[in-house]
Order: sequence, then structure tokens, then C-alpha cells
Amino acid sequence: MLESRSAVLKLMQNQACKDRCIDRFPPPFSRQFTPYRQHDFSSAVREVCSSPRQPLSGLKISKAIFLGDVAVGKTSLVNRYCHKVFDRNYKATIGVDFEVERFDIIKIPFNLQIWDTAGQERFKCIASSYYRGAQVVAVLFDLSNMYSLSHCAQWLEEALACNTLQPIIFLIGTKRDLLSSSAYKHVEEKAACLAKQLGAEYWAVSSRTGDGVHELFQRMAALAFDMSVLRDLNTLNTTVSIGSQPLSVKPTQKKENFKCNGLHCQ
Ligand SMILES: Nc1nc2c(ncn2[C@@H]2O[C@H](COP(=O)(O)OP(=O)(O)OP(=O)(O)O)[C@@H](O)[C@H]2O)c(=O)[nH]1
Ligand SMILES: [Mg+2]
Repeated sequence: MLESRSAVLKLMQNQACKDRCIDRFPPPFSRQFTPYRQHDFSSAVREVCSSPRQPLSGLKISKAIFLGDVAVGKTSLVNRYCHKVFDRNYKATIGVDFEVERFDIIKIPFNLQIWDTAGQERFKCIASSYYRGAQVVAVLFDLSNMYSLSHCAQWLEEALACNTLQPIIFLIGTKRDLLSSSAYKHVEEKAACLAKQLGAEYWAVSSRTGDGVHELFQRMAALAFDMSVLRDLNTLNTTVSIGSQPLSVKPTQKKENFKCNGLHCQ
């Protein structure tokens, strides 16, 4: 009895580790729809993280803020990932909710703070007071509601106005399960064009089915970790010595424009 319980516990621990351990750099939703073109962690990051005398101090933490119109599915997305649940009933977020997800990224502990903000206008001034210091800005819209897509630029502008350092930006279409393939393709064209204009990486997900959710958060954590370690290294010095080998720090997080697949932006 005890043996079978510990076997189940071990299985659960293995699964938890598999869910939150990242060794390979997670790919984007589509290579066409991202300004973040790197295929791996930056070489300086891999090097410093694999060194036994790595100079990074303390636990690495990044802040991610989730923004977007009322009822686009921000809370549902966070709950699907953090608690593996989905609730059909709508309960408005009042102000902000907060979650922390612990990862092990190339063997380094990393916490992603997830700030799930309220979309309702009357809570906006509470929510926007939490925008500062965001390393990741995730702007969400409902794939079945084009009106919510048209507000994304405004949400992003407000978040950027509160941050001096350039964050990693995601444009996330939710409720993918509500659209047929052909309806989805039509929305994707418009969303991908907007993502390009905003300098954001585009994703489509469903919190109901779980489609794309795990992959999105893995990607978010890996990009945030890479940027955060690079910034630490830059702060430490532009050149960090590890053993006898000097390590040059060249940030590769630079944003590039990406192709819009020949589509016209509107
Ligand atoms: N079918 C479907 N419904 C979804 C999905 N995600 C969210 N919903 C529904 O959309 C409604 C709103 O979801 P929430 O996650 O509460 O939206 P929100 O963006 O957090 O809303 P505010 O907190 O008011 O800003 C709820 O009824 C959810 O069940 C999805 O992927 N598919
Ligand atoms: Mg909410």
C-alpha cells in the first residue's frame, strides 16, 4: 500500500518536473509570427548557467502581466496552466490576481510571476498600478470577437508607458475552440499583421481544450529567463570571467521585424 502510494507520488513529481523543466529552447507558435528569432538560449546564457561558478545571484524572477478586454479569457488561461482547470462560468477579476510558477530552466531555478489583471474599465486604475517592472507583456484578445483585437494596441501602449525597459511582447488569441478552421484562418491573418506592427509574438490557444497553453507558457518562461540572465550579465559587467575563460555578453534578444506572409496589414 505504502509502496504504491510512493510510486504514485514519484510519478506525479516526475510529471511536474517534465511540465516545468526546460532544457531545450521552446519554439514559437509560428516562425513567421515572431520577432524573437533565436533557436536556442543565448550562448552567454548557456555558458554562464552551465558553469559551476556561475555569478548569478539569488533566485531568478520575471514578472509577466496579462492584459486585454473584459472576458477575453485572461483568468481562464492562467487557471488552465497553473491549476489545470477550466470554468465555463464568468467571474470578473477585481483589480489583479497573482500566481507564481516555478521552473527549472537549463538547471537554474526560475520563477515566473503571473499578474492577471481585470479587463473591466472600473478596475483599470487598480490594475494598471501593477504594470511597472514587467519583463513580459501578454496582450490577449478573443478570437471570436474582433472588437477585442482592435483594442490590443491601446492595452500595449499603456503597459509600455509604465516600463522603461523593453519587455517581451505576446499577442494571444484565446478561445480557439470556438472557431472553425476557415474562420480561424481569416482572424489569424489580421492578428498576425497586428502582432507584426506591435513587435509581438503571436499565439492562438484554447483554455477549454488546453490547446497551445503549455507550449505558450514554456516559451514565455524561456524567453523571459534568457532576457533576464542577459540583463544580469550586462549589469555585472559587459565581460564576465568564468574560470580563465572571459565570457563576452552579446544580447541576442534584439527584436527583428518578421514577415507578414504577404498579407496586408489593416
Ligand atoms: N469556449 C471557451 N470559452 C472560454 C475560453 N477561455 C475563457 N472562456 C470563457 O470566457 C469567459 C471569460 O473568461 P475569463 O477568463 O474570466 O475572462 P477575463 O479576461 O479574465 O475577464 P476579466 O477578469 O473580466 O477581465 C468565461 O465564461 C470563460 O469560461 C476558451 O478557451 N474557450
Ligand atoms: Mg479575469
